Amino acid sequence: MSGQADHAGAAADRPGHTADQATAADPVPDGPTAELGAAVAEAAGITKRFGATVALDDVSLRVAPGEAHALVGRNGAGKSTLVSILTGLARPDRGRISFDGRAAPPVSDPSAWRRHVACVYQKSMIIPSLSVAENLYLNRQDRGGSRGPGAISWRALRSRAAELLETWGIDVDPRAEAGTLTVEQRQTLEIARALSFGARFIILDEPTAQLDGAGIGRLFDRLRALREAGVAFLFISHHLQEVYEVCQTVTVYRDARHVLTAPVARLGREALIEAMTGEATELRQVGSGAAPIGEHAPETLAVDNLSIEGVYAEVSFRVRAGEVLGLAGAVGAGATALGETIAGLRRPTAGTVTVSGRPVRPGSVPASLAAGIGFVPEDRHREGLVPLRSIAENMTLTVTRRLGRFGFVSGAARRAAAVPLMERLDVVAAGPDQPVSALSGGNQQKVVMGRALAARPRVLVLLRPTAGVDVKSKESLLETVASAATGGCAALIVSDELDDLRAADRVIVMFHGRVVKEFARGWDDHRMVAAMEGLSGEHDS
Ligand SMILES: Nc1ncnc2c1ncn2[C@@H]1O[C@H](COP(=O)(O)OP(=O)(O)OP(=O)(O)O)[C@@H](O)[C@H]1O
Repeated sequence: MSGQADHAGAAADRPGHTADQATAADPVPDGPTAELGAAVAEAAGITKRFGATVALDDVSLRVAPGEAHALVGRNGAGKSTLVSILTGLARPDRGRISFDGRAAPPVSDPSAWRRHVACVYQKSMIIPSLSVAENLYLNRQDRGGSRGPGAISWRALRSRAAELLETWGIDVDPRAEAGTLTVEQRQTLEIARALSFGARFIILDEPTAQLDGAGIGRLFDRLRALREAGVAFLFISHHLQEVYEVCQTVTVYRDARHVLTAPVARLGREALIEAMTGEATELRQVGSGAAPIGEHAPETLAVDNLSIEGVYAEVSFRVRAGEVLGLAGAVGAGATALGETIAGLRRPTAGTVTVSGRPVRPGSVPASLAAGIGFVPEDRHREGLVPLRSIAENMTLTVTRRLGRFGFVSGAARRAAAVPLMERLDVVAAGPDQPVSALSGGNQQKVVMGRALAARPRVLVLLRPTAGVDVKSKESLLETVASAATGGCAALIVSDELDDLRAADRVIVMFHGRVVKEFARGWDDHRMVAAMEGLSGEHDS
């Protein structure tokens, strides 16, 4: 579960648009949830254990028809576990699920579940090589025409798909290959697919994570329109502002337990954070009050005229020891590709990367590592972790030479190295020996961060490091970056999240593959967002 810069740090950052205004405009039911009729989906008294871990402890959730209901909680609170149970992917140890007042189908009958509920995950569930129409009516072709079972009428399939897309106002060509769709179109297709099965309850798991500001605005408009047509949503996000913008009701889980359900309009942001964390703490602004970087601090990272043809061009900058540089850019601006180039994941077509005066061999992750570059990748599943290995093993993967002799490292040495990092990063786990596959998404991200720090890098490159991380853990993660910098590291945070960028001493902004602007600490949110969207004037820095 993750997030995005966005939409100007969500609604509150848009001119004249605040959280209160966003919700005050929406009708709010009187009770915790609207009591009219049967709930479209209800979880009652659900308990789920994984070995010794209690993932859900007697929790409940009730979603009314046409309601957008937020489920929030810190990393490891149990949200994904509830989603698995609500979608029939996992069986609870205790408790019951019902849809429209009737008991849910048996877990062994997935097509019956599809008629009630669907989850749009961050990872696409569509098949890229098939057309939109085929994805919509996959495995149901016999219903597309009148030629009897087995015979596929392609024309009927396409026209059924076109009709469905039109009914829901979805502007996608049914003949298009699904792999060519944008993230936004793909999500819309998945929603359409759920509706085509008859489901009127859709779970959205961090749906804004890979969308830019305009895409988020359109998604929210679509959700409002679908709600008016009676579709209900369970909305899972670590971006609390989004909860205020689109949801009527919010449920908070903490440590596997239900803490509260309330109308969003009656629960202030501080009360919401308190419910999530269990303590009345104000979130601090990481980086504010940081001392300016000394002019004489050595330039640890030098990037000169770096280019990948067609992706980004002629980027040059320096990062001093002790400095945190933000590299901002919306999806497709080239900022992520630039970060990946510095980490050795991509080979530049021109230009150089130098660490402490020494050129780094381009296009090689081992060469970047050897040069002292630590990396926190964007996709922790693809590039980050070995899922079946323990937290301690994952955190110490790149430092075996330092921890042991001749490549042998004892479990005790790995644990001794990992435990302080786990504490520093606030990892919620049974212990350092737990496999990372058993961790919640946000806690996996913290392990990736720990692995980068374990190598004691001279340069730290982080791609959207707080994606999927809860509001409180975000603070500790960014503080860890700041303290690595205080320890002499040069850090580069590549992100479109304003909170991430605020932790930086200065921010350079990319748009369409070029550096377009630089901001010193203390920048204005609107100007930063405008620069990321390519709208910045020359005079306003
Ligand atoms: N397959 C599993 N084996 C063991 N423990 C698990 C497994 N899946 C989840 N857990 C544990 O259950 C708890 C709840 O995890 P869950 O993924 O539901 O949290 P979450 O609220 O979705 O967190 P996040 O915001 O980080 O995604 C965590 O302590 C997690 O480690």
